[in-house]
Amino acid sequence: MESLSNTFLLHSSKPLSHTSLTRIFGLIYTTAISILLLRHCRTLIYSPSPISTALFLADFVLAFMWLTCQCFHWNPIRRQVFQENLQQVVAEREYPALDVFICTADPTKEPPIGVVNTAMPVLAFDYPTEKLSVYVSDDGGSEVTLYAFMEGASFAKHWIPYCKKHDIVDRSPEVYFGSDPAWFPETDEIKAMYETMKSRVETVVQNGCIPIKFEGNTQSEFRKAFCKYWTPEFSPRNHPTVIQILLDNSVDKDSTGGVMPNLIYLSRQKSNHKPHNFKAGALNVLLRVSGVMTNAPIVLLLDCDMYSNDPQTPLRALCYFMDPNADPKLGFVQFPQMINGINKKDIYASEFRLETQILSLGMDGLRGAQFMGTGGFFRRRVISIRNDSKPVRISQDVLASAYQAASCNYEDNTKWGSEIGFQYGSMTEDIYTSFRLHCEGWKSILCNPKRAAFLGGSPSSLNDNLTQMKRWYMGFLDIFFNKYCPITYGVRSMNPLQALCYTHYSLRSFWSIPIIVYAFLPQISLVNSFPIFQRVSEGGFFLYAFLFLGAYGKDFLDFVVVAGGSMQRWWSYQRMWLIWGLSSCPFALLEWSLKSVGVSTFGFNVTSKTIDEEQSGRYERGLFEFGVESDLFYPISVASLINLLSFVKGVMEVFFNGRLEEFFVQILICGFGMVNSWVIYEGMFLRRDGGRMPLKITLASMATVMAICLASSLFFK
Ligand SMILES: O=c1ccn([C@@H]2O[C@H](COP(=O)(O)OP(=O)(O)O[C@H]3O[C@H](CO)[C@@H](O)[C@H](O)[C@H]3O)[C@@H](O)[C@H]2O)c(=O)[nH]1
Ligand SMILES: [Mn+2]
Repeated sequence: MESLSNTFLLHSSKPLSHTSLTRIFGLIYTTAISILLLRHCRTLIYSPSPISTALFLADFVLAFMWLTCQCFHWNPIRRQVFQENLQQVVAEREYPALDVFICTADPTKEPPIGVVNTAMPVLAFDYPTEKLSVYVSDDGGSEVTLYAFMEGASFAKHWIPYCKKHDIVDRSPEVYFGSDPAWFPETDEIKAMYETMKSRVETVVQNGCIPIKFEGNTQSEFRKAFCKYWTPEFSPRNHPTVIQILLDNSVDKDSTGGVMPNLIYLSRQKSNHKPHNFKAGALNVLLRVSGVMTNAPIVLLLDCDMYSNDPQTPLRALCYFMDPNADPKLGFVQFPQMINGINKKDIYASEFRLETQILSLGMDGLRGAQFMGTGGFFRRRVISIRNDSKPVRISQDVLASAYQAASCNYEDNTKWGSEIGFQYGSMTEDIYTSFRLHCEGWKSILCNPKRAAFLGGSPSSLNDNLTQMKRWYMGFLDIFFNKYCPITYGVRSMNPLQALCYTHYSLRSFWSIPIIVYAFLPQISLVNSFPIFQRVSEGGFFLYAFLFLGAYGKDFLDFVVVAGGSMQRWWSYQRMWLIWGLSSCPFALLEWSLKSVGVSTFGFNVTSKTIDEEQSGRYERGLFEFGVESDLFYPISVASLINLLSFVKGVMEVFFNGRLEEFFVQILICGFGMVNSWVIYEGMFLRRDGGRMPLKITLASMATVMAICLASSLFFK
């Protein structure tokens, strides 16, 4: 075995070439930060004031976040995988079985036909079909989703052999037919089948009622399922478990007589009186149900919008799992979460280029990349307690245990959600779970092939984006303020650098402190003609300039040169960083604190995967989508106005009083704020379309700015 794997390389890895340069820069930058902090301390001792305290606090948080971020840059590695060699090392009949989980939660925000389009390419993976099972978890308890999958199951019988025969790469039918597909004799027929299925599903979605007859009607027990489960008492939050085996590999054959993979619809039991733990809860039910039904040793997790973009992906994962020299501690293989349908400027910084293309490479060089919620292949025994990877066949007995495993009382008095399965207690169950796995000594691998393995959507309105980020930041706080805190427990349990990477993520909402300070303090002082920074001629100015340009410049180089992003997108990303810092971060801190003292409850607000035509037109043109009266817009519009006002005041000070040297830094900061606020001014004053800033928010922000000016004038007197 060993010699075989030496001749046939399955994977390789090498450090990024510029790492030593990064380390040298890190050292210089750290020295500069230390000098700055020392100066701050001196000021605090000799001439303390609320302003110097605020500036110290801001710079301290920035310094802390910067230092923890360096851990990602310590030892980044890039891997390569050679799945073409896999067959030489492992015979196909020895491939492990694979269970795929697809989570959906809301048929209105996550259109069922989209979920079917996520399932199709998975069913059509280049993988032995008799070893493949796909489970669809429907937390929305929607009969429409079940109906869509019944239709999808019949379509798959034609789609799978078609894709495999012609070696199609785009195996999501929507993507395939939406592009300019290669034409084969049966293409038209398959396309017509798809169109028919799609329109039937969409009609059912529109009318909300299931037709009497549908494709695959021969199995009339499917019909019975709707009457049996969806009684008048059935509601998404309170209903019994639904399990439907839509395709069974021991019975179902495709249109050419080949074996079909298993396809199982599952909607776990929900009760008004029981917390269901959102996605983590769904995943744990999936682990148990699949454990009794098929029990594959490898499981793949997907969000309902993350379709497979490459049918060879499971083989790539196997290159790591099946390598005869594989690390026995390897827990999971993560494919980065890649986003499609982003506009040219990526106005909401949805591509997460820094996180997926740089930061995760850094963790990969330590103990392993974090789990990203989707696109992760796990060893079942690492995450679940079933370690006998004995394959199971679907039977009536098995079904009975599956129902039991999906019941909402099953986890009572068990360790599910704490020591077994996906972790409860944080809305970012993905990072939390991988943090705990890394603490236990498991490792992970980032597999980042050139062609994205999976592609999914992201919010395309500002409010959705800010809401999503708020949910993440709150989830991160849950990871930090916990007895398994990354900086105390984590540092002791794993490579300390890796634990500091988790610390960095979990404390990201604290970015709000420096960002709010720098968006308001120099401005308010300037409005009151009060200089707070050093003059240009003093040494402190150069220190500030170096720290600012150094951090921004390094970030720019990372984004554009190392990660290959565009300059425009880097600009959008730094702008969104400021916007998140002013909006999602403080709201997350606030709501998280309220939640901790039991004042408010906050659920998993599922991101909408639909968008109306007008809105999508605006998104394509790169316009910010305000439109709704969201509290999340309020701080950014107040900040943009105060920067404008103080900039005007600063220019007046320079022209009428000649105080350029004193106010230079403050005016520069206001100017920078204004350039970043341009999209907000447009939204408030220049645009007339439906996506402009609601008048109410503009007026309220103006009033707030006036109030701030009045109140501060008392302070500066
Ligand atoms: O109660 C719930 C809530 C959500 N979901 C599913 O979870 C997935 C992710 O939800 P989405 O609304 O798309 O959230 P995002 O913020 O886009 O998701 C990111 O962030 C989540 C953690 O906040 C991770 O779980 C995801 O994998 C990651 O893509 C979707 O398939 C949902 O259907 C459930 O199954 N049950
Ligand atoms: Mn999503």
